Amino acid sequence: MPPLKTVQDYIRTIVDFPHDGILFRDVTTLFADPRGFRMAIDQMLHPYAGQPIDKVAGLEARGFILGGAIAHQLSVGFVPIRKKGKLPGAVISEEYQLEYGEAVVELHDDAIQPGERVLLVDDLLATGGTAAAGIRLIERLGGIITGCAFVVDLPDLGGHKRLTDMGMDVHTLCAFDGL
Ligand SMILES: O=P(O)(O)OC[C@H]1O[C@H](OP(=O)(O)OP(=O)(O)O)[C@H](O)[C@@H]1O
Ligand SMILES: Nc1ncnc2[nH]cnc12
Repeated sequence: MPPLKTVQDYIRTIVDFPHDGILFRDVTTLFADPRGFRMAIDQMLHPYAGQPIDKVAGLEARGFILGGAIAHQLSVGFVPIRKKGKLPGAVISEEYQLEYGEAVVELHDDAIQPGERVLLVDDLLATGGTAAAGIRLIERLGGIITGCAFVVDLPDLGGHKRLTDMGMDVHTLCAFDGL
């Protein structure tokens, strides 16, 4: 019998996307496989079993796919953290650094009530800039972050340490060396 596949085995690597020298860790192949997708959702939830969570917040774009499934599993609501200009209602905004320049993420200003316990979800943790901006948004609304859950960790880019140093409980399912 072939050995059981791990979450990492379902992730495809695309060389030189979107720039030369980048090994793009493509989770669409994980999402497309029923066993892989369920394994990822179950493993992301495992550390939080029995912990009270009021809402799941997902980071655009692949955090919506994971976060929606996780919120459904927990029977709680889902709130999207989106790139600037995409949310229709009143928003709060946070800037973060990209490789070149800056970007902005936004959250509806009534998406989280003070004291709500929030699980932050995304597909991949690299520098941690996107997640840190998401954390600031949630905390500005008075949300309490129970944890930050990702499928992929790129530890060489420093995001895991950055979020841990902010006092976050960080869980990732697999790690790849390099950029
Ligand atoms: O830890 P960081 O260095 O902030 O990088 C991680 C972020 O980068 C990717 O999204 P991307 O910004 O490519 O946007 P997309 O999901 O809209 O394609 C990934 O899905 C994370 O959201
Ligand atoms: N290597 C990588 N693969 C996929 N998404 C990323 N976001 C930042 N670095 C990435």
